[in-house]
Amino acid sequence: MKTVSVSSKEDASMTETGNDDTEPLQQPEVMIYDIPSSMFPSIKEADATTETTYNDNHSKVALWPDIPSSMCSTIKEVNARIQSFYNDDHDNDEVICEKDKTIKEVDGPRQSIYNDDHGNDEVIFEEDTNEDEYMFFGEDSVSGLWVTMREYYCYKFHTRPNIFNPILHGGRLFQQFAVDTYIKIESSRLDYMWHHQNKIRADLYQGLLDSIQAGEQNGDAVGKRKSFPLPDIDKQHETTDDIPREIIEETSIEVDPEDASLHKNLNNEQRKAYDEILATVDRQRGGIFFVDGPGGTGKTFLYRALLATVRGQGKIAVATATSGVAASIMPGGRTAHSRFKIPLKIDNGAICRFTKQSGTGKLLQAASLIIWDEASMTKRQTVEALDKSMRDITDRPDLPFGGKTIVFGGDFRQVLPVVRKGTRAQIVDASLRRSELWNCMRQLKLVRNMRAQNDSWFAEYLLRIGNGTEETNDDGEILLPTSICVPNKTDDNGLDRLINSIYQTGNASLKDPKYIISRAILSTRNDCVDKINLKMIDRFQGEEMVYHSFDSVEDDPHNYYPPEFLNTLTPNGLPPHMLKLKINCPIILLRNIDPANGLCNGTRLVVRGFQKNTIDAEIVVGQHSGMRVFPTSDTIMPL
Ligand SMILES: Nc1ncnc2c1ncn2[C@@H]1O[C@H](COP(=O)(O)OP(=O)(O)OP(=O)(O)O)[C@@H](O)[C@H]1O
Repeated sequence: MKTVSVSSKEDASMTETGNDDTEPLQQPEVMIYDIPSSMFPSIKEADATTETTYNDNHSKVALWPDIPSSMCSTIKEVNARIQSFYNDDHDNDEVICEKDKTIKEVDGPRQSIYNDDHGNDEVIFEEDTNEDEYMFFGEDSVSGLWVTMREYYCYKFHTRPNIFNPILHGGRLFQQFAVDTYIKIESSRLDYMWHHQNKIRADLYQGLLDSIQAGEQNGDAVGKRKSFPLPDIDKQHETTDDIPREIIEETSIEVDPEDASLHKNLNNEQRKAYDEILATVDRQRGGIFFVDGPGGTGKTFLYRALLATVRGQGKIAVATATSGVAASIMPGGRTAHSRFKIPLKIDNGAICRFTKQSGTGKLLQAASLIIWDEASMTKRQTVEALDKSMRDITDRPDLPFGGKTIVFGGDFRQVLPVVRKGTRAQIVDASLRRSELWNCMRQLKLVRNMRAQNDSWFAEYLLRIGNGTEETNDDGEILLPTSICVPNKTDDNGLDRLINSIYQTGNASLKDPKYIISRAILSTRNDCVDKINLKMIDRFQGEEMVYHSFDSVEDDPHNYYPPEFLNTLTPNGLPPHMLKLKINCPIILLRNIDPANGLCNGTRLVVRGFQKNTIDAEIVVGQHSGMRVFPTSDTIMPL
């Protein structure tokens, strides 16, 4: 732990030291030599927003701009705020805050004046300027307020009333940014020391020279020694050594009171499945289920009731789904590939990429219930890989899934696994029904359509199509009744008419996120999706922002793939080259960025604002609904 001392009246460097010169430090504390303010004018009270500037050619005031409280949860307990004051080019300066003053209270624009030759990156910003309006100046600049690299980054970290600072909302990225910044500053400081050895060594004697010049014999005037206890370490954010992050994340999922009462509203089929699964969880002997129900029969409703009950009992329930969209509507839901670390390229005999000792391994060992929705859409090899890995980590090689209770769900009438250029037989062979595990699964059937309860014709029509019993023509096509069609006439307004019938054009409804995400236009081709999106975005009012991609090919010396050509491509999983967005328009995330915080492939959001390289968006679906996040433009797509 560090103690800090001001070693001379003109050199307020912070150094590591013990309680005295010989003993190692016993307990953490900050040591400060209290120098009379006339000698050391920059020692101040924390609440006095520092405006002190020294504008002669030799002096400078080094400020420690305020650290946002999010960086340091205990900053309010720090005792005093101290600024060092130099006549030299040292890069040491510290300010510590007064007790009970949170750093936000010492708010306001910062300025400092330097005439140094640190060799640091120097940035100028003036009082009252917006944080983005800083400029870099050359060394010979005659005017301006100079700050060091460290001060600049401190400025960036600072919270200011009514100014949105995206850095502070970066979650884990913010921590990464802080660490990177620290490394940058430290390397710059070390670089300075490396190149200024002569000067620094001479500075060591500066305090001595001052004392001699002042006619002192024993250096008493330097100051009295005062001790400030360091704040208690806040253990709230520390991970416990033995408990992996995955388990901490799962156990910290809060049960929504609405979900906790869902079990009271289950219909008979759902109730039967619910009771059977819960009985298996309670017995702890394991069981494998497949909840088979056509769309709208309440499979997700059942999972949410199960998850709430099991989590409410203090047990671990892992919720996964094949697609990100399905995962995002279950509390704590993750895609199966991400949660089970399933290899992207999967063959017969593959296993998952987690080990017995890993966080994922420990989570699955501890789980009482595992749910995998849309299992009908995944290749059987992925489920078999999970089975093999579970047998391995639980040391129960003879029991399917290591004797865990695992609930698969899905509807084989909906989308089957994707086999690129596969024949019908290959697709069927890839489905879970062709796995040996299928025979171990207890079938729980749901047939009552809860979504279209008031439209029994549509529910039955869907079922007939899914079961393949609807009448077809010679080409295998079914006839759609005109009542559910929007005719596409040759006058080129077909698309507009479709959009009009799905979305009312009134501005009020387009501003309502619930309205926007409760309806969708589906298309089988990416280029059609882009065309529809462009038309839709035009209908939103307000500020428009266009983000462009930067496309280039590696190893293309003959320029066979010019950027103009690359920009026309609309590959899967990437936004279009020109991404046009407006405030309030819905978007969807294309990658798993931070699944634990609801940012996974398929998360639906609404645009709330624009930054230069990021988008200010609000999650509108699932457990993290209402949270503001800042994805970059290459990770999202208009919805
Ligand atoms: N027991 C119930 N009581 C009231 N509403 C229900 C019940 N079960 C399901 N619902 C409602 O029916 C609708 C469809 O349910 P859900 O999304 O769970 O079906 P699903 O089988 O998962 O559909 P899909 O296969 O299309 O994903 C939802 O709006 C849900 O809230």
